[in-house]
Amino acid sequence: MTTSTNGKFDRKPLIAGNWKMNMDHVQGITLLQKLAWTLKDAQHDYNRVEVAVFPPFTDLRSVQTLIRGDKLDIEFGAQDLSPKDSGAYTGDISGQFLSKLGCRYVLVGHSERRTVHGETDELLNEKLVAAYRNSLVPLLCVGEGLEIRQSGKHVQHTLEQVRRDLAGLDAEQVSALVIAYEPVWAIGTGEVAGPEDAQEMCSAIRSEIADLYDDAVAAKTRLLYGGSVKAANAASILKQRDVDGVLVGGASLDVTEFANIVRFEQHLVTD
Ligand SMILES: O=C[C@H](O)COP(=O)(O)O
Repeated sequence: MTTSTNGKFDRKPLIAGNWKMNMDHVQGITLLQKLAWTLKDAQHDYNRVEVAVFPPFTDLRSVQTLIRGDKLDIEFGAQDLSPKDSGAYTGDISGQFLSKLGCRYVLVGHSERRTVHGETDELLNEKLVAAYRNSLVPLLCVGEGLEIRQSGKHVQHTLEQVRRDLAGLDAEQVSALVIAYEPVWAIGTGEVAGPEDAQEMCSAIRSEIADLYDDAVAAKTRLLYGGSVKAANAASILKQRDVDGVLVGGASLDVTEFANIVRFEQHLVTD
């Protein structure tokens, strides 16, 4: 496996597809079957690049059955979890249940949860603790809105989110963590941050983790970029030194697009 001076490929690249509130369980398993066939045809090497999907809650059992039954080498996770494990929390989903269902990952703090549901950094910190308590790997989303970007305070804002969200987590937990930098102005808009913007922020997040913990932890934490990623712009983003993969929304619903993004990453790792 290729290694770079900053150990980029010592961190296993992750290509993650967030289906958001799309695909019922029947559509979901069809999409997943097609994805598995397409990646198999492309001789995708799962040892080098990890692929994960984040279906709606109602799809998770079907997705688990398909992945286990067909022994697909695709990970899956949920789009959110409750900070509590059980009790009178109508409508919430326990990390315990997600873990029992075989989820490896869980998204925490997606900007659509932060803005539409008013989720605060304090709540997200509790959700991260709940994820670790239940042996789930959290994929924490951070990033700034358009006004903050225009004011030039995007680095400061995003690092503040990182500090608040990670409060009290230990080095082992943060080493296992995945963080996606997702500028809100680039989500679902067709506006994509330039590769240099993705690198600037991922590098700043890695330095912040080194300051909060140490260089060894920072070298292990995987950092992704998300926001209007497609096959056409993925390669230039994935090439960046501190970018260890992408969190894909809309394009993850298109098997050809998503599989091509996976291929770009595999090509970078194997060349
Ligand atoms: O979770 C994924 C991000 O919100 C990006 O979504 P998008 O690729 O549709 O812009």
